Amino acid sequence: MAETSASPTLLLKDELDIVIPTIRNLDFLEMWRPFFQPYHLIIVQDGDPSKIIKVPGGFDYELYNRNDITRILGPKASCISFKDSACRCFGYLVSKKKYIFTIDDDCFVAKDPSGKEINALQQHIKNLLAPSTPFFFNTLYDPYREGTDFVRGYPFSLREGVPTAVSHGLWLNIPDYDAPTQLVKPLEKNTRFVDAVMTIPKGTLFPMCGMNLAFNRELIGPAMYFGLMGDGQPIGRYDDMWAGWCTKVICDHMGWGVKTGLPYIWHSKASNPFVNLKKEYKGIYWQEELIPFFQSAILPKDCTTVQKCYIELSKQVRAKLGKVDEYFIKLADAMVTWVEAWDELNQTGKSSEVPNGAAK
Ligand SMILES: O=c1ccn([C@@H]2O[C@H](COP(=O)(O)OP(=O)(O)O[C@H]3O[C@@H](CO)[C@H](O)[C@H]3O)[C@@H](O)[C@H]2O)c(=O)[nH]1
Ligand SMILES: [Mn+2]
Repeated sequence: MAETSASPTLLLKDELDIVIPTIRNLDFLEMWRPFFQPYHLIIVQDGDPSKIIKVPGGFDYELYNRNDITRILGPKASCISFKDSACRCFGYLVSKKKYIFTIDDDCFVAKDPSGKEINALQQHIKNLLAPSTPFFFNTLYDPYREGTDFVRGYPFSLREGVPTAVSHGLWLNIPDYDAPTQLVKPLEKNTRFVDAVMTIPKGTLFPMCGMNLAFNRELIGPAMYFGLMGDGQPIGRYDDMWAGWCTKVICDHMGWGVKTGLPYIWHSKASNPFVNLKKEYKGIYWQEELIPFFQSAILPKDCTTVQKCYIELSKQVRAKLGKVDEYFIKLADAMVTWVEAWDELNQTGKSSEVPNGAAK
């Protein structure tokens, strides 16, 4: 794909929000300042709403705490997790932009093998602006990157590609391992930089991590619900996984692409594996039933919008996963509440965005 005269990043300066969930602090922004400062930030403050989170000067932002979430959503706030990074999806709800990039507050600027700092946001933008190839795998990976192309035998009828809905980035240093793996390999670090972006083939699920993720909000936003986790819930650290499985099934149905690979960020803090085990353990055996459910999920032809797909999926969750645990009945209801909240905030054009400060 030919580079435009203006850098892709500047092309999306007013079309992309950066969503950050935090229960700690935002000091990490200093390192990202050269790349993030031109963009609007949506900070979702988790935990105690009376705690003051300091936003480094010079950033254009809006900040929402639990009181804001309750004020804006009323009873629908029940679908937004508390005391879990899943709260970040509130930022997707209130954004008015076409694209979202979400990043954790313990993720820093990584360096490529040449020692050059990686502008992760720019790479996500390139990924989202270039088509995807879910229907036929290109063995030289992303055919739209400079210096590569489709290989011999690749059908010309498929070379236009399809719109890209999701760009899933990776992590150097602390990999996003589950608790058991973290426990048996406490010192393992990811030092492998793989210079590749690839489309995840249609019909294939993947473990979507929310710490370095971008997506086209206008395409897949209504399905990017980070499921009910944290306080009062029997499970944690499956919020992003849930969103990844739902969005991949819907992207496959709608004919959109999901990419994974570049960009890398430097993940600095390993969360406590024992705490993580308590959060994850039910998910570790439940997912042996969840994956076959998503692999066999079929969306009817009359599901022509993401909202319709998502509601249909919630009905199938209730019917088929409600038997696994009653939690999935609650989750199916929360999925419906999420779509209702999405449509309420995004059809009336109600803007809750205020420059540089707390929400209205
Ligand atoms: O109760 C909480 C806990 C954390 N946060 C914020 O969420 C992100 C991620 O937190 P953390 O880095 O501690 O957790 P990790 O295990 O490294 O995160 C990975 O697991 C996923 C959780 O499902 C997450 O998406 C992955 O990155 C930070 O910004 C915390 O400040 C929170 O808001 N509330
Ligand atoms: Mn982390």
